[in-house]
Amino acid sequence: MSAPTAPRAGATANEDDFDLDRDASRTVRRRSLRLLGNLLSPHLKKLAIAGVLVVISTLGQVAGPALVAVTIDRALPALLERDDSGLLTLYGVLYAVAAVAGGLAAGAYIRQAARIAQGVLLDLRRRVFRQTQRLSLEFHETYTSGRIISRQTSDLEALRELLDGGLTGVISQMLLMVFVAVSLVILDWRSGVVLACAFIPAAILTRWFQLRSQVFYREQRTASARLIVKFVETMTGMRAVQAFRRESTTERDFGGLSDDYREANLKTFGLNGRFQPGLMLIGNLTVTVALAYGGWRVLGGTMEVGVLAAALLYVKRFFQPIQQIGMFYNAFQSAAAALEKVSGLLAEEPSVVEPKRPTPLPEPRGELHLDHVRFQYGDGPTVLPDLDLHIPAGQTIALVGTTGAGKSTVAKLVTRFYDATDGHVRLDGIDVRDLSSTDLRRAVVMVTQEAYLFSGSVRENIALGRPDASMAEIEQAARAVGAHEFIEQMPDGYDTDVNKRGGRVSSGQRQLLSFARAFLADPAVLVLDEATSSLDIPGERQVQHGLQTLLADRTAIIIAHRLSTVAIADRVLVMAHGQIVEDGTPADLIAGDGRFAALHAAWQDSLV
Ligand SMILES: Nc1ncnc2c1ncn2[C@@H]1O[C@H](COP(=O)(O)OP(=O)(O)OP(=O)(O)O)[C@@H](O)[C@H]1O
Repeated sequence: MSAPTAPRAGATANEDDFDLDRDASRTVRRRSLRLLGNLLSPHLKKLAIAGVLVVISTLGQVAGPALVAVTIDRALPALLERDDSGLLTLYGVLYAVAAVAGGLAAGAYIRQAARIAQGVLLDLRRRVFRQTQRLSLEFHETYTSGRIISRQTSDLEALRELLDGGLTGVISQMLLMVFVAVSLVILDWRSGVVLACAFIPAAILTRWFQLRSQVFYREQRTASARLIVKFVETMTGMRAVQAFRRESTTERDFGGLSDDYREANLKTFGLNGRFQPGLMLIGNLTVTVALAYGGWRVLGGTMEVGVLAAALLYVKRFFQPIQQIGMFYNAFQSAAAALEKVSGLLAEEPSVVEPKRPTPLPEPRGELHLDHVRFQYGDGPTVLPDLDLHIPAGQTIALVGTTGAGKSTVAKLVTRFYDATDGHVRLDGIDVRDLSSTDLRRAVVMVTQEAYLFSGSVRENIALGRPDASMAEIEQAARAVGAHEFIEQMPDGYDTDVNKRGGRVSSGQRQLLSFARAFLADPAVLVLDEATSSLDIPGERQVQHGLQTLLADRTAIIIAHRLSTVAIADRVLVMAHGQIVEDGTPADLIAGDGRFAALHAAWQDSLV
């Protein structure tokens, strides 16, 4: 099946751009914040408790220097001058109470915050998984599995790192900064002015860091996602890579992407290397100025020593969190960039929408009508210009034609992986857009080329066709399509794990298993994308036999690659450029002088 990727539209469209314009950046940020709000909303009560706890623990921390000030300026003179130790004892006890209460509250806050963080992560992980299953095939064909893996792994990991490690600390540190500044102003507003002056260059430096690192972190996330995409692509296509000796090329490509990732990481570290020392310098200079100015005022008798000591402690404390926040900023930026991507994925809407009021179809007969269907992928070229095709219930159709003629597209429309751009696809007279997905999936089953087997036993794999089927029904389905014999010969029969040694099946056997699965599902319409891979002749015969049993009494559309399959069809449709150019029974077409007759003649010649 040829499927070039069209440019993506929707919420993930600008995912690879790391330098977004102002509007796009704002939209993305709003979307992330909305998601965050949405994720936090079930935890409001826990958040409120965490808020109270963090305030108590911060109050405990800022009380320290203030108590030092009153101890030096009030309690010590009282002890030295009047031999009164009452105040000293009182402040000592208060200091101990503040320390213990602050410590206990901090511990409880960390546990509470961890509970919220884990809840949020669990919710997000589930949402991403549910969304990837909900989105239509159209999305998956362009978004690629590598990207999804990167959302579910490295992006969620970045969020986990932030929530687990940094965020709790950052919140309490920021609160500490506010409390420290307020306490300093109350204690001695002049020292507060010194701090305010220092805050200006610190804020400018932080803003500069913020703006630059936003771009760098987006770049880093994109580089990491590209690396994962390449890795997944190479691993899933390992057969092709080795068959075509592409190892050195893929290695070179992967090396290039790894190098981009390293560069992106280095850039963020370089930025940090300037931000951190810059802040440290501002902090130390401020302490120096506060000390010089305070010392001068103490000498002049306008400031008490205890107040100076406390003011210096506050100034120093004010800058400690900034440095920590700077460090956490890495994790924060990474997580923010990750959240942007995850929120983009979650904001995607499936292109195939479930009807609001579905028309019930309890007993489908399997009559199909493609009523003047026009179709194009996204805003690409028209693939089917005007297809009008009526298939009576119970008829087996073989679709043949050149590659890219639109055969698989017809299959995707009938199974409603895509919706027609114009016109209607009707099943038993009902537009497939009006059927619930449950009814449609029950009525129309697609057996794909790759005949995918899920991890688990043979029995479980067949039962996917109808999960409530009994063992006897599963066995009956396997017998019907001719799969029972080889299943019996497997080490544990129907309980053999398909991924374990001995459970490995050949491609023909794999097809028979997928036939059994479809037989068990017993749909009114079967769409079969026939494997192009040539099977050995006995294998092929077995598969043909299984296929015939499967097709009996139901409508079937087979995208046929083998002329032996075409022979068992009631009707053959030859497609070219999205149109049906020949339509008739196999015998009629062979007898004629059209494309199919020529194709058939060439095939017969090849057999001689
Ligand atoms: N997901 C897609 N996005 C954009 N274009 C697509 C997509 N899938 C198929 N096409 C295009 O639609 C046209 C019909 O493709 P389709 O897969 O239906 O052909 P086909 O007859 O099944 O070919 P084949 O026998 O090679 O599988 C082709 O030109 C193809 O490039």
